[in-house]
Amino acid sequence: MISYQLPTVAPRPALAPKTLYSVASGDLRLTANLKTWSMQQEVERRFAAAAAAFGWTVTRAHQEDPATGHGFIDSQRKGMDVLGAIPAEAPLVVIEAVWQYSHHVLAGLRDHRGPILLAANFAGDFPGLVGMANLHASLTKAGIAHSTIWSEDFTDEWFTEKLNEWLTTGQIVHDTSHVRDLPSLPDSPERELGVALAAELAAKKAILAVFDEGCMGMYNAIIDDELLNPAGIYKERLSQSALVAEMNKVSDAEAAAVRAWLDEAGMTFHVDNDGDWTECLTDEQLTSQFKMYIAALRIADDFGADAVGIQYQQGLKDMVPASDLAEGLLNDPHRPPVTSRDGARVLYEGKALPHFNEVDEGVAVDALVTNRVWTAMGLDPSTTLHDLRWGDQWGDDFVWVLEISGSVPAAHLGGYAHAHSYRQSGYYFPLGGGTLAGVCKPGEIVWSRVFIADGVLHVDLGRGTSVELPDTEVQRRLNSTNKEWPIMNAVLHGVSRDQMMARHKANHLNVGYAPDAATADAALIAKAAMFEAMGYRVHLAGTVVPELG
Ligand SMILES: C[C@H](O)[C@@H](O)[C@@H](O)C(=O)CO
Repeated sequence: MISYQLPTVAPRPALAPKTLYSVASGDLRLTANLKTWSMQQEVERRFAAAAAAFGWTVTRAHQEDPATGHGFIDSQRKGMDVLGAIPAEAPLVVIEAVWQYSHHVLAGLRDHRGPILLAANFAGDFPGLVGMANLHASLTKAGIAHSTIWSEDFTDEWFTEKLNEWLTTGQIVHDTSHVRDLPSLPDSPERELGVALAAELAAKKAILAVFDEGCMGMYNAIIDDELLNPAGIYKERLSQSALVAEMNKVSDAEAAAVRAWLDEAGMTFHVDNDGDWTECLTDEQLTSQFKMYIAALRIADDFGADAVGIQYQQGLKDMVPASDLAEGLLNDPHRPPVTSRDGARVLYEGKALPHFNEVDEGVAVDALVTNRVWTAMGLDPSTTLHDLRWGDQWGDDFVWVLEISGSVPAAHLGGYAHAHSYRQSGYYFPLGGGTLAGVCKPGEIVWSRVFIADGVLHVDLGRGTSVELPDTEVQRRLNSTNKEWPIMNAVLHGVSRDQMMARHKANHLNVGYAPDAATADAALIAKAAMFEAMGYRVHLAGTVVPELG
């Protein structure tokens, strides 16, 4: 009788009493992990001290790797090995003081049987809250039960009470009373518009051009075609190598024409061609970025795309300077003109070509809907995502720092004369390239997030105000985060800091401006009606349109 060498699976270790295990997911980039490791250790020390106060011991499931010099889980394989070697029933905490890749720990968390807690520092510089927000969204998509907690220093009363709740019950119930399902919409021109736009989308379809799907482990940001297609949205999967090939066909003269247009429009490029290019922005980096802008439009035109997303991190970052400048230009209808290769047509003339940063497909759908609603309402459709990056009290308000990692449409800054381009940081962007940055103008906004939960598509919609703060305060906020990136200081109506942290299903949120509060309210209704007619579960978050309750 034949017998085979059967593989054996090592038994998991036994769980000691009053012991919880901790892991830390990190970046793929060694430079980023080395820059943030000491803060990570400090945050872990503070968390362990808080748990010890309740008589619990935190056992770190993986140690600093002498080969790398840091203690992050920096690959999916490592995550599987680490999480496969701890007691399956252990209370497990994922502690984050950094931006991290959720797929590094997703597999291990999917198999874990014990209670899972995601814990993050609420800090501007090393944004654990951003990393945790993505893991929260990715676990929600995967249907993996977990709790979340955050704190500036892990000693505040709110944090301590919530930690105790988790240690004693295995879960934390947060206040998300600011969220409710969209009530039935009364007839209105806005409802009619939303329904009609959804019908048009279903009939004529729309194409999202994705240059290499999936970015930095953001599992939540990949939406299965079977969820997207029913409303009429289809993906065109393209390759970043094709983008580079097209960039290589763009002439220096064409790139120079883009630069000349931006110079004429008053944009400021903080260039130092004599400095060290690994730290300074150069004209050569900018030329490459303008070629990417032109190439992206030409390929999008080839495929009849309605929106485009460039993964950039991680494949393209070792090939060409950052994609951010091209992204910010594409998101604004007022931008340097680009012709077809034969010069016969101006591509997407007078229109924005919505770009979804980091190929976040939740943002793609949202930007497409915003573009169509705002355009139909005669509003400037310039839109963008931002990281829900950080925030702080200002007077009676909690004012968020919304800060995408690179670029916004110049319209959000009040025009190109207010736009600045700084070199992207070396530890994240080795080949450099400029941002499209500045301080977002004050004004009324509609914010939103498309996400997957329970296997279906949802959207949270809210209203907010981008507020003007004194220069000193704005600079403090930039110095506390990334001063090379654009910043929006925003109050989200009727949502507290902790309610937003508890509910928001992503590191990103979408924003669109409106000229006044009434128009913003109307745009929100039209957007809600369109999403509802597209079959999405629509939720209102915070104080929105009075008549909608
Ligand atoms: C440069 C970094 O990787 C950023 O891209 C990252 O922190 C994010 O923006 C996450 O949303």
